[in-house]
Amino acid sequence: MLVTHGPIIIGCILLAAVSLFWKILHNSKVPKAALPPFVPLTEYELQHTPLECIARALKQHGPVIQIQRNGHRLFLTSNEFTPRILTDESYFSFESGMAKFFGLTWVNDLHDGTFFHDMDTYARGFVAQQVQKVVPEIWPIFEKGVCGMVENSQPGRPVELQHQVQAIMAEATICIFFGQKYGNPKNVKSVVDLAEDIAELLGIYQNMSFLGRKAPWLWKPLTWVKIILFRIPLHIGFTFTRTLWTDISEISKSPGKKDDSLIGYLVQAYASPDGQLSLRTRMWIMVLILTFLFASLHQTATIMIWVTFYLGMRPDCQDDLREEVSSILRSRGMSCTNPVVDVQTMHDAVRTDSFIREVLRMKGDIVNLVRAPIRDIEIGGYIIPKGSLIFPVTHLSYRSPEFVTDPENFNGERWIGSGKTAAMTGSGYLAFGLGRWACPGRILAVMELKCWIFALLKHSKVELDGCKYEILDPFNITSVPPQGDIMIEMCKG
Ligand code: HEM
Repeated sequence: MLVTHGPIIIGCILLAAVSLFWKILHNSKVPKAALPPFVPLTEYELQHTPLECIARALKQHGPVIQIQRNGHRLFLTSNEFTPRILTDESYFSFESGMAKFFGLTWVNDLHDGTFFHDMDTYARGFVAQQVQKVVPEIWPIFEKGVCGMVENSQPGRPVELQHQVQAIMAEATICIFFGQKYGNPKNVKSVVDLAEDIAELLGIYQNMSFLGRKAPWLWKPLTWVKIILFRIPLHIGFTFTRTLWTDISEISKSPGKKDDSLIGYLVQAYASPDGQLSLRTRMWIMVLILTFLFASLHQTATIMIWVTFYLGMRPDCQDDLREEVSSILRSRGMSCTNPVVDVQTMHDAVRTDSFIREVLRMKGDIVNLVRAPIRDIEIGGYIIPKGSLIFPVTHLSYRSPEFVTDPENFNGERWIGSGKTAAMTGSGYLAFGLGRWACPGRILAVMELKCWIFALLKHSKVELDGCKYEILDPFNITSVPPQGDIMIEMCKG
């Protein structure tokens, strides 16, 4: 039996050995891509030394890692992948990333899923319509706001910067979006409160809440109930809502009449040729208006505070920027007391522009952009599953010698004559994002920042006490302003 079947048995054993060997050889040549390593960074590490921990983890474990934060599994990637992740729309979705991160996946069930598309199209179109003409309208608001702040400041005592900046930005935003008729203190307060409510709703302050960090599953429903049912209705107020609603109706009734407010712009975009707007469309317009108010006000006000802190640490830069505005005005035959500040003034202020770009580059973002793969994708030898949240570690790009020399050094003049303005995005400058979804409001935002700097330096000298400030949320440097004591002294002459 053994004799007759012996060769067959030996043949089978040989065959099995060869196939096993083949399998091992094959697997070692083409490793099956796995999920990136999970690095268990603690809450303390992420709050106090996030950059060091993340940079070390990327160095130790490879160019893609997973971490856990506030109930989210996040995929962090090294800078070699950043441009692709931000711009390759065939693999990475801005809309899914934003919706998932902010807990807004349900918005895709509204209005045939056009939320992000509409927001982008109309923000882009409206800003393009406004940029040429808006500066002379908002400049007096900035100047009046700064004068009030300077007059109320007391020697040796810090000013309450955040609220004043929010109020100035709210008034400017109201003026741009709705026109002068909406600009009263009650509406300004409503808009400031509303922007704060939406920021809280979107989790921008979640890391600062004990419950938000320890029990995000509980924090979220509680916050949504509190804000949607109580705070937003209370803050937006009956009068403001009714005026908006009435204006939407009035404007739609006279389709031929020129109205260059945001309401007019959206009504024109959505109304049928005879001016009809369904109830659903009116409500959609309200949703977009509230989103624009938040996107415009909250971000820009936060960056105004960053810019003020950087000015407060650099008296020499203040002198240079003050001199720049004076020389622009002199060259146009204007006095500094009552100047006409317009889009050309903004354009000529290249030193101020460079300063803003450098603050935006240096303020310390670690991660400020998110995308989600639309299918499983391999990056750096690892698989990132469809729908995950990918955060390119943008800090590594901002500070890469590939894009700037001496990248760790703040140099407010480095962009003068470089052809790169504060609103111009690039692989090493990601403050406004990159690619198709880069911020559509960035030109307007930079103009507002310039108005703020001009007004601030025209009327005051700024100092950041002890050149010390605290970052409240290192993961959200773009949206949560730093804290420190800003002293203001009236400028003489
Ligand atoms: C300094 C102030 C601002 C900063 C730092 C900022 C930053 C950003 C960033 C980083 C993004 C995401 C881009 C991406 O993922 O690639 C974004 C998107 C967006 N921003 Fe801004 N932004 C600012 C001001 C504004 C203003 C003034 C408006 C409105 C007029 C605005 C409207 C939007 C909108 C609608 C989006 C969604 C993306 C899109 O529609 O394409 N932002 N912004």
